[in-house]
Amino acid sequence: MGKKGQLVIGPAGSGKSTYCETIHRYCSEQGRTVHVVNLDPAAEVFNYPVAVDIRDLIKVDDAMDVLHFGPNGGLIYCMEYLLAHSEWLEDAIGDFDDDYLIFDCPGQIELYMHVPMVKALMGMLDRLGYTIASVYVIDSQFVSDPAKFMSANLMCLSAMLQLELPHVSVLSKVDILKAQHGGEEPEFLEDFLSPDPLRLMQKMSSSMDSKFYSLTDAIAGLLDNFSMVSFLPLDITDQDSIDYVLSTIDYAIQYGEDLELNEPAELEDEVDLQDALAAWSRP
Ligand SMILES: Nc1nc2c(ncn2[C@@H]2O[C@H](COP(=O)(O)OP(=O)(O)OP(=O)(O)O)[C@@H](O)[C@H]2O)c(=O)[nH]1
Ligand SMILES: [Mg+2]
Repeated sequence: MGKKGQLVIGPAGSGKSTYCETIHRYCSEQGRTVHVVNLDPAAEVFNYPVAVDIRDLIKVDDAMDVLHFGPNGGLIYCMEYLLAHSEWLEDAIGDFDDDYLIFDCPGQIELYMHVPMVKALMGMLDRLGYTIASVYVIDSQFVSDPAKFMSANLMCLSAMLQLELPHVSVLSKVDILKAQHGGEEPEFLEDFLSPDPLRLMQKMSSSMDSKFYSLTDAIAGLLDNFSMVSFLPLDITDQDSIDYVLSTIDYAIQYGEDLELNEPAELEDEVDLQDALAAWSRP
């Protein structure tokens, strides 16, 4: 079936580790084996069994105490160190019989936007035969505000272009959003799942300074022209929601093609998105 994986990225506190825990638990319940790899050298608490832990190689405290880095510099140093000792990671992940790995990453988004380490690590996994999807987790609290949502889109797009992996964006904490709206998914959420940036612009126009409006309008036009970003909502209390997110990612990396898994419904946009990204990344 081949080696597969998910690289779980996104801003600090967006729900990456909770996502890994949720997918691990869901897969266990289905009798399916996945292994979670912790790539956060500053992580302290885990609610999933950690199969491989970067902290066995290096901890952020080591870099801070010994080399006097601050927390962010320490993190970058740890990732560089991991890359320089990639044979450690290769050995650590080499023992699994079932090769579906989920990489829980740190929340410093510069790691996926302009610092090349994570991309280089993905290159190493590619050479080992892994097909990896990037899963960009973003807090659904962002979606109540079109301006914040637009900026989240740009962060997401930047990570997509930098990593050049099959990509799925997940809106996390939808259970909280529902609790805030009487137990139902709020209607406005629909506007953000397959966003029409130009329509969102209309919503923003009344509240926005005219100076920034034209810039944001131009960005909305860009996002609209390329239809690059769409989001999957994740309610971790809802099995169907977890299943939909997982099967979409499985489809993106062709996991289970030998098992004849069904194409998830409404996946056309994601497939187009992969084609568009592949076309863009060709020299
Ligand atoms: N109710 C609810 N809480 C969530 C969900 N996802 C994350 N949280 C909470 O949000 C906080 C941050 O979640 P984490 O999973 O640690 O976020 P993270 O992205 O791994 O954070 P960093 O690794 O520090 O960047 C925790 O208190 C979680 O319990 C969710 O889907 N539902
Ligand atoms: Mg985390």
